[in-house]
Formats: sequence, structure tokens, C-alpha cells
Amino acid sequence: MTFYSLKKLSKSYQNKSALHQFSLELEEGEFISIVGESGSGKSTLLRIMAGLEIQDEGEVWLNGNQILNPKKKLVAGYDEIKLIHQDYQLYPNSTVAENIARPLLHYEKEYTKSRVETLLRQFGLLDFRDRFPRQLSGGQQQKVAIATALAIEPEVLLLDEPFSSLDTIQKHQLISELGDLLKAMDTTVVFVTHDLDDALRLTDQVLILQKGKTIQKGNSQELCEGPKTRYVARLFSPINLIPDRINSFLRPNDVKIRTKGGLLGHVIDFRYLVHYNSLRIKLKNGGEIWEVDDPSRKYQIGDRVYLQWDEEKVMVLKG
Ligand SMILES: Nc1ncnc2c1ncn2[C@@H]1O[C@H](COP(=O)(O)OP(=O)(O)OP(=O)(O)O)[C@@H](O)[C@H]1O
Repeated sequence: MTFYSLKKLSKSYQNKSALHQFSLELEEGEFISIVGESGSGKSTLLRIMAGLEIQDEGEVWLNGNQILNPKKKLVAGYDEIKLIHQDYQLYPNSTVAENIARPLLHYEKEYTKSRVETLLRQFGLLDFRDRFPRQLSGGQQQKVAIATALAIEPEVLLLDEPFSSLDTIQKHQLISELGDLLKAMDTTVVFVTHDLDDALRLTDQVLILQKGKTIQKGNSQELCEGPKTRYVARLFSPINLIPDRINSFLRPNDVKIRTKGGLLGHVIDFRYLVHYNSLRIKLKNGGEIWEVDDPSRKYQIGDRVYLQWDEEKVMVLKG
């Protein structure tokens, strides 16, 4: 029996499909990211997974029990499944330790005390225990929110764009801390984001969602090297259409710049990026603009260049 099973979930709002026949099976302790653009159905999916939204079709099962939606259950939601959003959902007038203790109000005092201590330690929050949320950075507040969600040891943690209000440095720090922490726990975690880079930093397995449907699922290498569609390929990098060939594309780092032989073009712009210059090259044949990596940083605007590639790098992709 699969631990957490989503079976052919569908949901429409005003006759517009938000989720279509979505299925997924997760083992206990599995950690997966779901990546999709805005409006692809990510939040709808997580809310149905948590028993907080009424699906039109399909079933959710956790550990042999059916997860009932609010139409079938008096109090919506389950203690076993915690959903975290980008807004921190903290009590502003309670300290960090008090916030984490709140879900444990009905537990024995001794247990509550030791559980709060454990979470403060695991999340590196011991020094902040007496602070109020407003005295913490965004990343620290989100850590408190996640620690609070984990207080009663839920079986599943659902993270809905939890980092979107953090700046890049805070986000990368929190992702690296959380990644280690969550992997070490038995909790099954589903992380939802529009940002593939965040997903790849956090989990090995990634599912790509588009228009409420699974487009592809795999680890980062499988998705990067074998994208099934242009959309999946473009999540990793821009792609360049080869003139006079059908649906054939190259990534910017798979194009070699030569002084003779190959596709002729000239550099019309470049950007200085961390590991290379990103060139914009206008092809003579067809006038298409390609993006090509230049690790040598030697090409300038106006330079004539010839472009070559290994045939095995060509990706044939449908729309
Ligand atoms: N309560 C609602 N009423 C009407 N339409 C809705 C409702 N909730 C979601 N939708 C629509 O369903 C589709 C999927 O929305 P959803 O919020 O699940 O996507 P998302 O991938 O989480 O988007 P975002 O990243 O922007 O939050 C969108 O077209 C959205 O407008």
C-alpha cells in the first residue's frame, strides 16, 4: 500500500479546469518538489491534498485512510497534514517558544517543554526563543512557522511557495538549512514553487505541473538532459531553434563559438554573468536570435562568429 496516494484528482472553477486527472504516489518520508508557473494549479492541489478544498473528482488516501474534503467532514483539515504558506501565520504577541508550543496546548506540560526544546534546537532558534515575530528576519519567521507546524509531528508537510517573500540570500540560507533538517525527519514533504532553481536546491525528485497536469517527473539530471517538452527545457535555460530543422533545439552552453565553419552570425549584445558572458547572436540565415554562453568572455558586440555543436546535444522537443 502506498503511504500517500492522490488518485485522478480534478477540479474546475467556473468551468475552467485548475487540476485535471492528477495522480501521484508518495512513500513515507519522501520529499518531492512540484514546479509550475502561476495558475498551474499548485495551491489547488495542495489544498485538496490537505483536505481543505473540495475536488470534483478523485480521491486522496493517507496511510490507508481516505482524506475527506470539507463537504464530507465537519471540521476541515487534518492534524496529520500541515500546510504552510508564504505568509508566516505566527501569533504576533507570542514569543518564538510560545508560538511553537501553541499546537501542544492539550499535551502534558513536560512533553510540551521537551518538544519545544527539541524544535528550537533543531531549527537553530534557541537564541531567539524569547523574541517576538517582529524581532526576527523573514527567514527566521518562516523557520518558526515550519517548526510550529512540525510540533505535533504531522505525517505530511505541504509547503506552498514558503520562500517567496524572502530575499535571495535569506532564501538560499533557509533552503540549505531546511533541506538537511527535513531529509533527516520521517515526515513526507511536498514543496511547491514556481522556481525550478529553488526546487533543485531542496529535493532530488521534481514534478513539473502545467495547466493542472503532470508534464514530467524525475530527478534534475533526467529533466535537464531529457526534457519532454519545450516548457520543461526552458525551465532550465533558454533554448535555441536550429534553422531549417523541425523542433530541434540547443542549449546556450551546448553551442561552440568558432572563427570559421558552421552557422554564421554576429554578436548584437552580451551580459556579464557569474561564470560566463551570455551572448545574443543574430543568425545570418533567417535572422533568428540565439543565446550562447561565452566562458572565454572574449567576444564583443559586432563580432562575426561561427556556431557549431555536437549532434548528440540537439534536443527534439514538442511544443
Ligand atoms: N477560489 C477560486 N475561484 C476561482 N478560480 C480559482 C480559485 N482558486 C484558484 N482558481 C483558479 O484556478 C487556477 C489554478 O490556481 P492555483 O492557485 O491553484 O494555481 P497556482 O499554481 O497555485 O498559482 P500561483 O502560483 O499564482 O499561486 C487559476 O486559473 C486560478 O485563477
